Amino acid sequence: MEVVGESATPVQTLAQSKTAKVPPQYIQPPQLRPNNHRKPPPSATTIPLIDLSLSYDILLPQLSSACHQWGAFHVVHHGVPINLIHQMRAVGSSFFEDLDASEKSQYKCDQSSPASEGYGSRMLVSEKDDTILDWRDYFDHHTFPITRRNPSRWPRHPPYYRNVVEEYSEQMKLLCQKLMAMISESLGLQSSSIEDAVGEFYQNITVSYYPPCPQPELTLGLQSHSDMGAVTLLIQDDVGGLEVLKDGEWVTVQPLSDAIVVILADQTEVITNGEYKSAVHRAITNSNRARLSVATFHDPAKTRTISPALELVAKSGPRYQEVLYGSFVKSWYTKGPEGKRNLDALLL
Ligand SMILES: O=C(O)CCC(=O)C(=O)O
Ligand SMILES: [Fe+2]
Repeated sequence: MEVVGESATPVQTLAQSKTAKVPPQYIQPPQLRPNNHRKPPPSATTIPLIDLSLSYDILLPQLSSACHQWGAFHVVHHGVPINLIHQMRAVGSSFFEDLDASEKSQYKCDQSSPASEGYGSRMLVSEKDDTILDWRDYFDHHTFPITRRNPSRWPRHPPYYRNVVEEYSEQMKLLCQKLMAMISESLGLQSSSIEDAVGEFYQNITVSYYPPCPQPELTLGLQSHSDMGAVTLLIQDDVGGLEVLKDGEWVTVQPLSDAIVVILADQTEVITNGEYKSAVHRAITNSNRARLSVATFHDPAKTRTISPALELVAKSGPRYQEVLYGSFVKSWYTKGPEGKRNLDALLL
């Protein structure tokens, strides 16, 4: 989830204080708490896995069904160097685990400006004080367009941190372009359709760090939401905690070390006129091990108007109002995600 700069005590500091109880502002209302005692689903249900090296006649139907039924899937043979994935996780974890609190605080994001770059803990800016906080710290990097990129604001440690993030950013952009072309073709659209509709990519890379939580049954690492932009590409470590909502049930996204999780976001649902769905997802916490994920968001410019593709509207009529992306973002941050409420407001 892209982030808004508001200061709060880093969750890592709370976790290190070895408190047995989480502070009240992290306690979810009963209906939103994860049910840690549930049985695993009968068949080992998980998100689909798609091999991008398959020929299109096999690949595109698989992709179409994953986008239609889930909005989230793993990809393998994605072309991103595996070593780079490992390095990205390693530098992210090194920032959180090797620097002390005062070193990390040098990178604090600007509390007064939405979606600011840097280190923080609090995602939503709310006028009210009753926002329930996520059990998560993060570092947000602005990476595209290149004019937003200023590596001097990124961690200096380890020494190759900035190079890894720059290389990772390029590779994520390439993969996103490849996926948008395949997703367009799987709907019978021109391969450039989705990318043309999104326009120049605004790319942010958010490293999320979820420290061990003394009361995981009461908290969420990250509240239920769909991502607001077009396509999110996510890697995680081997701890596990990402869940996707499918037919009213939370399904665990099993960590797969070399795979990348593709999460369709709200603007893709609008552009595809609802043929493909954005995935509602959340992160749960655990009491044993810190967890790390790296989400790379690809969004339209705030000045961009997003509307359903005309070819799809011709088939079934428009299902969503067009939306100025900047207004969508504003509403997301002020009202909060609460699942897909902002997208639902556009439904015709
Ligand atoms: O940590 C995760 O697995 C989920 C992160 C996420 O959904 C986000 O940053 O939007
Ligand atoms: Fe997300």
